[in-house]
Amino acid sequence: MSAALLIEDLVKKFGTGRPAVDGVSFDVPAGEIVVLLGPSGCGKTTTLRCVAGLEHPTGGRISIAGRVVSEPERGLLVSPRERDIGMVFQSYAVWPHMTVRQNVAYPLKHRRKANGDINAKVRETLELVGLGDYAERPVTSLSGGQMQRVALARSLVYRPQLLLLDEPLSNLDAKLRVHLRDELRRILKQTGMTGLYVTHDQTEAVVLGDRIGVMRNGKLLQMAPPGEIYNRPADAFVANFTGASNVLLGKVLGRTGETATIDLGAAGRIEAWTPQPLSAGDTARVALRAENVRLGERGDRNVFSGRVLECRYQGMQTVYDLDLGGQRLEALELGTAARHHANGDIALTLPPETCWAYRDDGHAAD
Ligand SMILES: Nc1ncnc2c1ncn2[C@@H]1O[C@H](COP(=O)(O)OP(=O)(O)OP(=O)(O)O)[C@@H](O)[C@H]1O
Repeated sequence: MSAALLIEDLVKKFGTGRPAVDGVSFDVPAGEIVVLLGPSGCGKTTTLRCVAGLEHPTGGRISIAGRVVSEPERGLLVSPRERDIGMVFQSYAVWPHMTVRQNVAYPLKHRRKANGDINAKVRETLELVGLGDYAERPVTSLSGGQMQRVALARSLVYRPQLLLLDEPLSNLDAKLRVHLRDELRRILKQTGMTGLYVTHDQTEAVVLGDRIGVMRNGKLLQMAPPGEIYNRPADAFVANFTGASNVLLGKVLGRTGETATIDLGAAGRIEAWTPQPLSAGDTARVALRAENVRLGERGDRNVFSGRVLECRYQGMQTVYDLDLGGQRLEALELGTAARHHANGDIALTLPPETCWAYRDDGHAAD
């Protein structure tokens, strides 16, 4: 079966500078949710707008359900309304003069569906998004979260081939955002909808995405299931952007398969997983998460001796600043008691599978 969405070597230039989207390729199989994640300006919204037909790509090819909708090299560009897509944006984009039911019924009326069919589909979709009891309310009497549910229902009601969502939760307050985020995954999975979702929020990406594509400077750095992005980041930027804030600098001594041995200077040697072809003599950055530092533990490998410089008790967790042979390391321990104290020497283990080595390209963690 063909992918619901196929993007091949997509390029979008706005002016003469670096392209906003720079050779991006990926697919979204039917029923899957792919999240594009990255910092502001990385090109994720432009990618989504090219899929929607709201931007005209400069190069590459986009196909929806096996049909090419954009291929500038052949002068081919299908208009947004002919792409069979649904869209949900940051702004609620509901029709203020209509009731909830009228808003959700509109796309079906526009498609000239029979009245009985419309009523049944609207009822079913309002139930799905949790607004079954709100059908006759004026849409403007609803809260922001409810209005976004209306916008979602309006996009789902005609079962498009593909649903595009651009930061749909970012205008909601924190509590509602978390609630609707969890709901959204349930709703999309229940309908079997294929989705492309854009966000800069890592947790949102992890909760919603079957796969996450991390973007930077117009390029797709890694496309993988959330567990792989979090445990096997393809490069130092992905590691840092998804929360591996510790970076230790060293020189590569050697590499066996995917394990590199790195000299950290005064701290000693570390073994780390690497996805890159590092070789002896390369300068490397070793990235690791604060929560993967095993304080007070002596494991089989990567055992170090450090010094606690500062201890910040935060109630549910404690953050420790450590000195490791002249390099800084942050450690995080969950629990309501701080188990270690400042100015003490401490043994610690950095499990090799949680230490990731990358070539030092000078700007990996910016
Ligand atoms: N209409 C436009 N004209 C000129 N440049 C644009 C236009 N739209 C986007 N850009 C530029 O393209 C690049 C990518 O922007 P894009 O909005 O896709 O990024 P983003 O990752 O979605 O960021 P954000 O989360 O801030 O929307 C940025 O440098 C942006 O300034």
